[in-house]
Amino acid sequence: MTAVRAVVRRGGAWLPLIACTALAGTACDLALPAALGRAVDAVVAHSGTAGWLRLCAGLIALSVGCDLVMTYASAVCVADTTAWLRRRLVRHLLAVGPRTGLDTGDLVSRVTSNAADAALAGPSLLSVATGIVPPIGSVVLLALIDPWLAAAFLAGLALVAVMLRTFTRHTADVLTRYQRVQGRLAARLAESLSGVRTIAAAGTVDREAARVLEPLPELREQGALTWRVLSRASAQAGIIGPLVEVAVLTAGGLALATGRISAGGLFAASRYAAMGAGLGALTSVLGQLARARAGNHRAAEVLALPTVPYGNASLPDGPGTVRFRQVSVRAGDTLLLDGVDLTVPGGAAVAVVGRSGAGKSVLVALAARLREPDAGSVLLDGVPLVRLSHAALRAAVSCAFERPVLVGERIADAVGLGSEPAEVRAAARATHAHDFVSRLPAGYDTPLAEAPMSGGENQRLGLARSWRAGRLLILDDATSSVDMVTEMQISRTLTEDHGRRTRLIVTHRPATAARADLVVWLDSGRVRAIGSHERLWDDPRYRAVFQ
Ligand SMILES: Nc1ncnc2c1ncn2[C@@H]1O[C@H](COP(=O)(O)OP(=O)(O)OP(=O)(O)O)[C@@H](O)[C@H]1O
Repeated sequence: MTAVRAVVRRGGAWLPLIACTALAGTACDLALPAALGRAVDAVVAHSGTAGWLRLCAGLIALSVGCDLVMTYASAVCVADTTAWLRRRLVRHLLAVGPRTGLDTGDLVSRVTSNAADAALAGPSLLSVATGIVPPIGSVVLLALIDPWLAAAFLAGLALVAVMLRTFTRHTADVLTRYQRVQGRLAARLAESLSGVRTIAAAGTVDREAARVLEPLPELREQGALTWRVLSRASAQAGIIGPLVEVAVLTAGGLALATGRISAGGLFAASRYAAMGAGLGALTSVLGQLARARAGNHRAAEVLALPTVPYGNASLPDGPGTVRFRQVSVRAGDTLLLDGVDLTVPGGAAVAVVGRSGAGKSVLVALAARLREPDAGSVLLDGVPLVRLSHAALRAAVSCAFERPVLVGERIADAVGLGSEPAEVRAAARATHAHDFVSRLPAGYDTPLAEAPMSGGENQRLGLARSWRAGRLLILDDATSSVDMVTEMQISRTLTEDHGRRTRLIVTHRPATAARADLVVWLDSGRVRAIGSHERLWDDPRYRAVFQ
């Protein structure tokens, strides 16, 4: 409900305008039958007809004007709120970090279609609130014409109210389920698209299509249920509406026969009865409100994900010493790292080796705060990483991965992340990416989408992107797809890093480990040994790591 309130508040200046125009339009609609009634009486009495007709025309024009302004204001309000909510969701998701626990496709559906639904909350709430005014006004005005007319109208209105209440309850449930199934479908599609090459190569397109579309029957069922609830409510409104009119007209006919009301009074009463009967039309607005509530609920689930908290400390001068103090990491009942106690000397090139699954990636992710330890702490130059400000951490530490995802429009954006062109080029030269980037049609300005790259070229750009690290450079198998000669060159650049930054290099290649100042050998989540590659090489179990 808090999320709905925030979304409604975001409606800002538009909501008062929508409310004012809706109320002004309703006032015109309520005044019109009375004016028309007077016009009818004037026609019967052959006097003053023109004045009443002019008033009726004026009321109609005003009502249409209000309607137009309200439609425009509602559209702008919804568009503005949708954009605001999407920005909030995207910012929050990026602040949550890599582990949201939600599927990518599901998140996309929450940020796109569910956010647009959620933004309907403000205008829909107002439409419901102002939609109640005509029947209330009708009762009052009918009572002024004749109390029996109001009594007949109220009896019908009670039925409409019961019908709307049932409708609202059912629609909210069905729409929430519908949006959930939609999210599941989107999640499967996103998953499939990320592995589209594998699917094509394995010839499992049909099986995969069936898997992605598996929730479709449930989606259809929920969609059909929505329409069933809506059509039942419309049918009920279609029956109750005329009943209300007939009841009011019967009471009005009797009042006219006994001379309690005039012909104009009866005409006005029939119009008010029609207005009250039109309350059934609120079903579509209530449906919209239910959609908005379901959308808000799904947006609120995203906004409730905890973000990574940062401190406000900056780093003192230092060589970039990394200290893992009794660090443990768990995944469920499994210990991925078990009490790791390790000091990585500042300015050193340290290779992290071990069999597949030993915990190398988990260890180096801790040094970049891409993961949090379940126990223990990680310090950079004596400062616990959790105490560092976001800016201080990201300026000091950068990572390159085995499968880097390049973001941005052009190659320069992907490498520089906003840095100056000269820095981009220097980073690309250092990581041996400059030559192949220069051969691209527009060099560093080549759009990423038009730059088909090999795995090794992609890795080199990822490496260039991480080159900005101020104090600690983390390479997680970041040159595994690069050819041997280039890898040797990169390895040399890394080990001779003139900036003397600390380098943590996860590797499976003995040549890279041999160049490092120090090797950390991980085995089943524990540090098995620390030393030079040369010394460790004497151990056949160490040599087996590279086989
Ligand atoms: N979020 C997670 N949930 C459950 N298990 C995880 C999670 N992250 C990693 N693991 C497990 O932790 C173990 C260590 O993973 P890690 O990626 O660090 O291995 P690695 O030594 O880098 O292996 P490789 O050389 O194959 O990349 C693996 O068994 C992996 O399955």
